[in-house]
Amino acid sequence: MDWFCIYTRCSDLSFYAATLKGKKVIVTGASSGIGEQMAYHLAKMGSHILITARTEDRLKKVVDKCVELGAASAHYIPGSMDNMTFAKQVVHEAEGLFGGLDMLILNHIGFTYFNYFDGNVDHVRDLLEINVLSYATMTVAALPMLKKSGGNVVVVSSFVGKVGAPFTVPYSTTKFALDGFFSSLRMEFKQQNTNVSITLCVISYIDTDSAVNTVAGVIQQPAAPKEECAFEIIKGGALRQREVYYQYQATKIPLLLRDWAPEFLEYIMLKNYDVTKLKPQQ
Ligand SMILES: NC(=O)C1=CN([C@@H]2O[C@H](COP(=O)(O)OP(=O)(O)OC[C@H]3O[C@@H](n4cnc5c(N)ncnc54)[C@H](OP(=O)(O)O)[C@@H]3O)[C@@H](O)[C@H]2O)C=CC1
Ligand SMILES: CC(C)CCC[C@@H](C)[C@H]1CC[C@H]2[C@@H]3C(=O)C=C4C[C@@H](O)CC[C@]4(C)[C@H]3CC[C@]12C
Repeated sequence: MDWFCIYTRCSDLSFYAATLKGKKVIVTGASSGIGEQMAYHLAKMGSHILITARTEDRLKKVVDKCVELGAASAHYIPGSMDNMTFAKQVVHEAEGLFGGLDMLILNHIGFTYFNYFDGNVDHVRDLLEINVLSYATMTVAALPMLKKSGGNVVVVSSFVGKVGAPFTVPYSTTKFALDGFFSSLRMEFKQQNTNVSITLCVISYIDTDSAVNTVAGVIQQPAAPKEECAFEIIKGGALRQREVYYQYQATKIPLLLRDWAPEFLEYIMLKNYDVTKLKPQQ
Protein backbone atom coordinates (compact mmCIF):
# COMPACT_ATOMS: atom_id res chain seq x y z
CA MET A 1 0.00 0.00 0.00
CA ASP A 2 1.54 3.33 -1.00
CA TRP A 3 1.31 6.59 0.95
CA PHE A 4 -1.62 7.80 -1.11
CA CYS A 5 -3.70 4.70 -0.29
CA ILE A 6 -2.84 5.00 3.39
CA TYR A 7 -3.88 8.64 3.35
CA THR A 8 -7.14 7.86 1.52
CA ARG A 9 -7.97 5.02 3.94
CA CYS A 10 -7.31 7.22 6.97
CA SER A 11 -9.41 10.07 5.66
CA ASP A 12 -12.26 7.66 4.84
CA LEU A 13 -12.09 6.21 8.35
CA SER A 14 -12.09 9.58 10.06
CA PHE A 15 -15.00 10.57 7.86
CA TYR A 16 -17.07 7.55 8.83
CA ALA A 17 -16.27 8.23 12.48
CA ALA A 18 -17.63 11.75 12.11
CA THR A 19 -20.59 11.09 9.82
CA LEU A 20 -23.35 13.54 9.32
CA LYS A 21 -25.88 11.68 11.45
CA GLY A 22 -28.37 14.15 12.92
CA LYS A 23 -26.65 17.11 11.22
CA LYS A 24 -28.75 19.86 9.64
CA VAL A 25 -27.89 20.35 5.97
CA ILE A 26 -29.10 22.51 3.05
CA VAL A 27 -28.39 21.25 -0.50
CA THR A 28 -29.16 23.58 -3.42
CA GLY A 29 -29.74 22.32 -6.96
CA ALA A 30 -30.83 18.97 -5.56
CA SER A 31 -33.64 18.10 -7.99
CA SER A 32 -31.16 16.34 -10.34
CA GLY A 33 -27.53 15.44 -10.96
CA ILE A 34 -24.84 15.70 -8.28
CA GLY A 35 -27.11 17.62 -5.87
CA GLU A 36 -29.72 14.84 -5.96
CA GLN A 37 -27.00 12.24 -5.25
CA MET A 38 -25.68 14.32 -2.33
CA ALA A 39 -29.19 14.36 -0.84
CA TYR A 40 -29.30 10.54 -1.04
CA HIS A 41 -25.88 10.13 0.65
CA LEU A 42 -26.92 12.50 3.43
CA ALA A 43 -30.20 10.62 3.84
CA LYS A 44 -28.30 7.33 4.24
CA MET A 45 -26.14 9.00 6.90
CA GLY A 46 -29.27 10.09 8.80
CA SER A 47 -29.05 13.87 8.34
CA HIS A 48 -31.82 16.47 8.48
CA ILE A 49 -32.08 17.71 4.90
CA LEU A 50 -33.57 20.77 3.23
CA ILE A 51 -33.28 20.71 -0.58
CA THR A 52 -34.11 23.35 -3.14
CA ALA A 53 -34.35 23.92 -6.93
CA ARG A 54 -37.11 25.24 -9.22
CA THR A 55 -38.96 22.04 -10.20
CA GLU A 56 -41.34 21.10 -7.39
CA ASP A 57 -42.41 17.64 -8.59
CA ARG A 58 -38.77 16.51 -8.89
CA LEU A 59 -37.95 17.90 -5.44
CA LYS A 60 -40.89 16.04 -3.98
CA LYS A 61 -39.65 12.76 -5.48
CA VAL A 62 -36.13 13.32 -4.10
CA VAL A 63 -37.53 14.10 -0.63
CA ASP A 64 -39.67 10.94 -0.67
CA LYS A 65 -36.61 8.86 -1.57
CA CYS A 66 -34.55 10.57 1.17
CA VAL A 67 -37.16 9.57 3.76
CA GLU A 68 -37.04 5.99 2.47
CA LEU A 69 -33.23 5.97 2.67
CA GLY A 70 -33.24 6.98 6.34
CA ALA A 71 -33.04 10.78 6.54
CA ALA A 72 -33.71 12.13 10.05
CA SER A 73 -36.07 14.52 8.23
CA ALA A 74 -36.36 15.77 4.63
CA HIS A 75 -38.01 18.93 3.29
CA TYR A 76 -37.99 20.94 0.07
CA ILE A 77 -38.58 24.53 -0.92
CA PRO A 78 -39.06 25.37 -4.61
CA GLY A 79 -37.81 28.62 -6.17
CA SER A 80 -35.28 30.27 -8.45
CA MET A 81 -31.85 31.48 -7.35
CA ASP A 82 -31.96 34.50 -9.65
CA ASN A 83 -34.00 36.00 -6.81
CA MET A 84 -31.90 36.94 -3.77
CA THR A 85 -34.99 37.19 -1.56
CA PHE A 86 -35.61 33.52 -2.29
CA ALA A 87 -31.96 32.67 -1.56
CA LYS A 88 -32.33 34.20 1.93
CA GLN A 89 -35.73 32.56 2.39
CA VAL A 90 -34.19 29.08 1.97
CA VAL A 91 -31.81 29.76 4.87
CA HIS A 92 -34.63 31.13 7.04
CA GLU A 93 -36.70 28.05 6.23
CA ALA A 94 -33.88 25.86 7.59
CA GLU A 95 -33.78 27.97 10.74
CA GLY A 96 -37.53 27.51 11.21
CA LEU A 97 -37.45 23.77 10.50
CA PHE A 98 -34.23 22.75 12.25
CA GLY A 99 -33.46 25.63 14.62
CA GLY A 100 -29.88 25.70 13.29
CA LEU A 101 -27.57 24.65 10.46
CA ASP A 102 -24.41 22.54 10.26
CA MET A 103 -23.66 22.42 6.54
CA LEU A 104 -24.57 24.63 3.60
CA ILE A 105 -23.95 22.90 0.26
CA LEU A 106 -24.05 25.38 -2.63
CA ASN A 107 -24.40 23.41 -5.84
CA HIS A 108 -27.03 24.87 -8.22
CA ILE A 109 -26.15 26.49 -11.56
CA GLY A 110 -28.24 28.41 -14.07
CA PHE A 111 -28.65 27.15 -17.63
CA THR A 112 -25.86 28.05 -20.06
CA TYR A 113 -24.69 27.06 -23.54
CA PHE A 114 -21.63 25.01 -24.48
CA ASN A 115 -20.26 26.77 -27.55
CA TYR A 116 -18.15 29.71 -28.76
CA PHE A 117 -18.85 32.88 -26.76
CA ASP A 118 -21.80 34.57 -28.50
CA GLY A 119 -20.96 38.07 -27.26
CA ASN A 120 -23.97 38.25 -24.94
CA VAL A 121 -22.70 39.98 -21.80
CA ASP A 122 -26.22 40.11 -20.35
CA HIS A 123 -26.13 36.31 -20.11
CA VAL A 124 -22.83 36.55 -18.18
CA ARG A 125 -24.49 39.01 -15.77
CA ASP A 126 -27.57 36.79 -15.31
CA LEU A 127 -25.39 33.74 -14.70
CA LEU A 128 -23.30 35.65 -12.14
CA GLU A 129 -26.51 36.34 -10.19
CA ILE A 130 -27.51 32.66 -10.09
CA ASN A 131 -24.09 30.99 -9.82
CA VAL A 132 -22.29 33.48 -7.56
CA LEU A 133 -24.40 36.19 -5.92
CA SER A 134 -26.99 33.72 -4.61
CA TYR A 135 -24.09 31.70 -3.11
CA ALA A 136 -22.77 34.82 -1.36
CA THR A 137 -26.27 35.81 -0.22
CA MET A 138 -27.00 32.39 1.28
CA THR A 139 -23.60 32.27 3.00
CA VAL A 140 -24.15 35.67 4.61
CA ALA A 141 -27.64 34.66 5.77
CA ALA A 142 -26.41 31.31 7.15
CA LEU A 143 -23.30 32.62 8.90
CA PRO A 144 -24.84 33.27 12.33
CA MET A 145 -26.12 29.66 12.46
CA LEU A 146 -22.88 28.21 11.06
CA LYS A 147 -20.81 30.14 13.62
CA LYS A 148 -22.93 28.66 16.41
CA SER A 149 -22.51 25.10 15.12
CA GLY A 150 -18.89 25.44 13.92
CA GLY A 151 -20.28 24.35 10.56
CA ASN A 152 -19.22 24.03 6.94
CA VAL A 153 -19.85 25.87 3.69
CA VAL A 154 -19.35 23.60 0.67
CA VAL A 155 -19.04 25.31 -2.72
CA VAL A 156 -19.31 23.18 -5.83
CA SER A 157 -17.05 24.64 -8.49
CA SER A 158 -15.34 23.12 -11.51
CA PHE A 159 -12.02 22.50 -13.19
CA VAL A 160 -13.00 25.46 -15.39
CA GLY A 161 -13.23 27.55 -12.21
CA LYS A 162 -9.43 27.21 -12.03
CA VAL A 163 -8.42 26.98 -15.71
CA GLY A 164 -9.97 28.69 -18.75
CA ALA A 165 -11.43 26.38 -21.41
CA PRO A 166 -13.24 26.74 -24.75
CA PHE A 167 -17.08 26.85 -24.95
CA THR A 168 -17.59 27.74 -21.30
CA VAL A 169 -16.88 31.51 -21.24
CA PRO A 170 -19.90 32.67 -19.17
CA TYR A 171 -19.90 29.57 -16.94
CA SER A 172 -16.15 29.62 -16.29
CA THR A 173 -16.39 33.34 -15.39
CA THR A 174 -18.86 32.53 -12.62
CA LYS A 175 -16.81 29.62 -11.26
CA PHE A 176 -13.60 31.72 -11.12
CA ALA A 177 -15.59 34.35 -9.20
CA LEU A 178 -16.52 31.75 -6.57
CA ASP A 179 -12.81 31.09 -5.96
CA GLY A 180 -12.18 34.81 -5.42
CA PHE A 181 -15.08 35.24 -3.01
CA PHE A 182 -14.77 32.07 -0.96
CA SER A 183 -10.95 31.75 -0.85
CA SER A 184 -10.69 35.35 0.42
CA LEU A 185 -13.46 34.80 2.94
CA ARG A 186 -11.72 31.64 4.16
CA MET A 187 -8.58 33.63 4.94
CA GLU A 188 -10.59 36.26 6.83
CA PHE A 189 -12.16 33.45 8.87
CA LYS A 190 -8.65 32.22 9.77
CA GLN A 191 -7.54 35.72 10.69
CA GLN A 192 -10.57 36.19 12.95
CA ASN A 193 -10.68 32.64 14.37
CA THR A 194 -14.11 32.11 12.87
CA ASN A 195 -14.82 28.40 13.24
CA VAL A 196 -16.59 27.92 9.88
CA SER A 197 -14.85 25.86 7.20
CA ILE A 198 -15.08 26.63 3.48
CA THR A 199 -14.55 23.79 1.00
CA LEU A 200 -14.19 24.67 -2.68
CA CYS A 201 -14.77 21.65 -4.92
CA VAL A 202 -12.82 21.44 -8.18
CA ILE A 203 -14.77 18.94 -10.24
CA SER A 204 -14.01 17.36 -13.63
CA TYR A 205 -16.51 16.09 -16.21
CA ILE A 206 -19.33 14.14 -14.43
CA ASP A 207 -21.99 11.86 -15.99
CA THR A 208 -25.07 13.94 -15.07
CA ASP A 209 -27.80 14.05 -17.75
CA SER A 210 -27.42 17.78 -18.27
CA ALA A 211 -23.63 17.69 -18.68
CA VAL A 212 -23.61 14.64 -20.97
CA ASN A 213 -26.38 16.12 -23.16
CA THR A 214 -24.63 19.48 -23.36
CA VAL A 215 -21.13 18.26 -24.05
CA ALA A 216 -22.29 15.42 -26.36
CA GLY A 217 -19.03 13.95 -27.57
CA VAL A 218 -17.04 17.19 -27.81
CA ILE A 219 -14.96 16.27 -24.75
CA GLN A 220 -12.98 13.08 -25.30
CA GLN A 221 -12.32 12.52 -21.59
CA PRO A 222 -14.82 10.01 -20.04
CA ALA A 223 -17.38 11.36 -17.55
CA ALA A 224 -16.90 10.31 -13.91
CA PRO A 225 -19.79 8.83 -11.82
CA LYS A 226 -22.06 11.36 -10.11
CA GLU A 227 -22.67 9.11 -7.07
CA GLU A 228 -18.97 8.94 -6.18
CA CYS A 229 -18.51 12.63 -6.95
CA ALA A 230 -21.36 13.51 -4.56
CA PHE A 231 -19.79 11.38 -1.83
CA GLU A 232 -16.35 12.97 -2.21
CA ILE A 233 -17.87 16.47 -1.99
CA ILE A 234 -19.70 15.68 1.27
CA LYS A 235 -16.62 13.95 2.69
CA GLY A 236 -14.40 16.95 1.89
CA GLY A 237 -16.88 19.29 3.57
CA ALA A 238 -17.25 17.14 6.69
CA LEU A 239 -13.45 16.83 6.99
CA ARG A 240 -13.16 20.63 6.62
CA GLN A 241 -10.78 20.34 3.65
CA ARG A 242 -10.02 23.64 1.93
CA GLU A 243 -10.44 22.13 -1.55
CA VAL A 244 -11.74 18.86 -3.01
CA TYR A 245 -10.34 17.57 -6.32
CA TYR A 246 -12.57 15.08 -8.13
CA GLN A 247 -11.48 13.18 -10.08
CA TYR A 248 -8.04 13.72 -8.65
CA GLN A 249 -6.05 12.80 -11.74
CA ALA A 250 -8.30 14.87 -14.02
CA THR A 251 -8.08 18.01 -11.87
CA LYS A 252 -5.09 18.14 -9.49
CA ILE A 253 -2.53 16.88 -12.00
CA PRO A 254 -3.49 19.35 -14.78
CA LEU A 255 -3.63 22.09 -12.11
CA LEU A 256 0.02 21.41 -11.27
CA LEU A 257 0.81 22.30 -14.88
CA ARG A 258 -1.31 25.46 -14.84
CA ASP A 259 1.29 27.88 -13.47
CA TRP A 260 4.45 26.07 -14.59
CA ALA A 261 3.62 24.97 -18.13
CA PRO A 262 0.41 26.77 -19.14
CA GLU A 263 0.97 26.36 -22.86
CA PHE A 264 1.50 22.62 -22.45
CA LEU A 265 -1.75 22.39 -20.46
CA GLU A 266 -3.59 24.32 -23.19
CA TYR A 267 -2.16 21.93 -25.78
CA ILE A 268 -3.40 18.88 -23.83
CA MET A 269 -6.84 20.40 -23.28
CA LEU A 270 -7.34 21.36 -26.92
CA LYS A 271 -6.36 17.83 -27.95
CA ASN A 272 -9.29 16.62 -25.81
CA TYR A 273 -11.84 18.64 -27.81
CA ASP A 274 -13.56 17.27 -30.91
CA VAL A 275 -14.97 20.47 -32.40
CA THR A 276 -16.71 18.55 -35.21
CA LYS A 277 -19.16 17.20 -32.59
CA LEU A 278 -20.21 20.69 -31.49
CA LYS A 279 -24.00 21.14 -31.57
CA PRO A 280 -25.19 24.11 -33.65
CA GLN A 281 -25.73 27.24 -31.56
CA GLN A 282 -29.42 27.66 -30.57
N1 LIG B 1 -21.71 17.69 -14.47
C1 LIG B 1 -20.47 18.11 -14.66
O1 LIG B 1 -19.76 17.68 -15.59
C2 LIG B 1 -19.87 19.11 -13.72
C3 LIG B 1 -20.64 19.79 -12.79
N2 LIG B 1 -20.03 20.68 -11.94
C4 LIG B 1 -20.83 21.41 -10.98
O2 LIG B 1 -21.63 20.53 -10.23
C5 LIG B 1 -22.82 21.18 -9.84
C6 LIG B 1 -24.02 20.33 -10.23
O3 LIG B 1 -23.98 20.10 -11.62
P1 LIG B 1 -24.91 18.99 -12.31
O4 LIG B 1 -25.40 18.05 -11.29
O5 LIG B 1 -24.21 18.49 -13.49
O6 LIG B 1 -26.11 19.91 -12.81
P2 LIG B 1 -27.68 19.60 -13.03
O7 LIG B 1 -28.08 20.38 -14.25
O8 LIG B 1 -27.99 18.16 -13.00
O9 LIG B 1 -28.35 20.27 -11.74
C7 LIG B 1 -28.47 21.62 -11.60
C8 LIG B 1 -29.43 21.90 -10.48
O10 LIG B 1 -29.62 23.31 -10.35
C9 LIG B 1 -31.03 23.60 -10.42
N3 LIG B 1 -31.23 24.91 -11.04
C10 LIG B 1 -31.12 25.24 -12.34
N4 LIG B 1 -31.42 26.53 -12.53
C11 LIG B 1 -31.75 27.03 -11.31
C12 LIG B 1 -32.19 28.29 -10.85
N5 LIG B 1 -32.35 29.31 -11.68
N6 LIG B 1 -32.45 28.45 -9.52
C13 LIG B 1 -32.30 27.41 -8.66
N7 LIG B 1 -31.89 26.18 -9.03
C14 LIG B 1 -31.62 25.99 -10.35
C15 LIG B 1 -31.63 22.46 -11.21
O11 LIG B 1 -32.99 22.24 -10.93
P3 LIG B 1 -34.22 23.02 -11.59
O12 LIG B 1 -34.00 23.02 -13.06
O13 LIG B 1 -35.37 22.23 -11.12
O14 LIG B 1 -34.21 24.39 -10.98
C16 LIG B 1 -30.81 21.28 -10.70
O15 LIG B 1 -31.34 20.83 -9.49
C17 LIG B 1 -22.79 22.56 -10.47
O16 LIG B 1 -22.32 23.51 -9.55
C18 LIG B 1 -21.79 22.39 -11.60
O17 LIG B 1 -21.16 23.60 -11.92
C19 LIG B 1 -18.70 20.90 -11.97
C20 LIG B 1 -17.90 20.26 -12.86
C21 LIG B 1 -18.43 19.32 -13.81
C1 LIG C 1 -7.44 18.15 -18.77
C2 LIG C 1 -8.61 18.44 -19.63
C3 LIG C 1 -8.76 17.41 -20.71
C4 LIG C 1 -9.87 18.59 -18.84
C5 LIG C 1 -11.02 19.21 -19.62
C6 LIG C 1 -12.28 19.08 -18.84
C7 LIG C 1 -13.36 20.10 -19.16
C8 LIG C 1 -13.51 20.27 -20.61
C9 LIG C 1 -14.66 19.78 -18.39
C10 LIG C 1 -14.40 19.98 -16.89
C11 LIG C 1 -15.64 20.60 -16.31
C12 LIG C 1 -16.68 20.53 -17.37
C13 LIG C 1 -17.90 21.49 -17.38
C14 LIG C 1 -18.50 21.81 -16.06
O1 LIG C 1 -17.82 22.12 -15.13
C15 LIG C 1 -19.92 21.91 -15.94
C16 LIG C 1 -20.72 22.04 -17.01
C17 LIG C 1 -22.10 22.52 -16.79
C18 LIG C 1 -23.09 21.64 -17.45
O2 LIG C 1 -24.42 22.13 -17.29
C19 LIG C 1 -22.73 21.52 -18.91
C20 LIG C 1 -21.34 20.94 -19.09
C21 LIG C 1 -20.24 21.73 -18.40
C22 LIG C 1 -20.04 23.02 -19.16
C23 LIG C 1 -18.91 20.92 -18.37
C24 LIG C 1 -18.23 20.79 -19.76
C25 LIG C 1 -16.90 20.02 -19.71
C26 LIG C 1 -15.94 20.58 -18.70
C27 LIG C 1 -15.59 21.98 -19.13
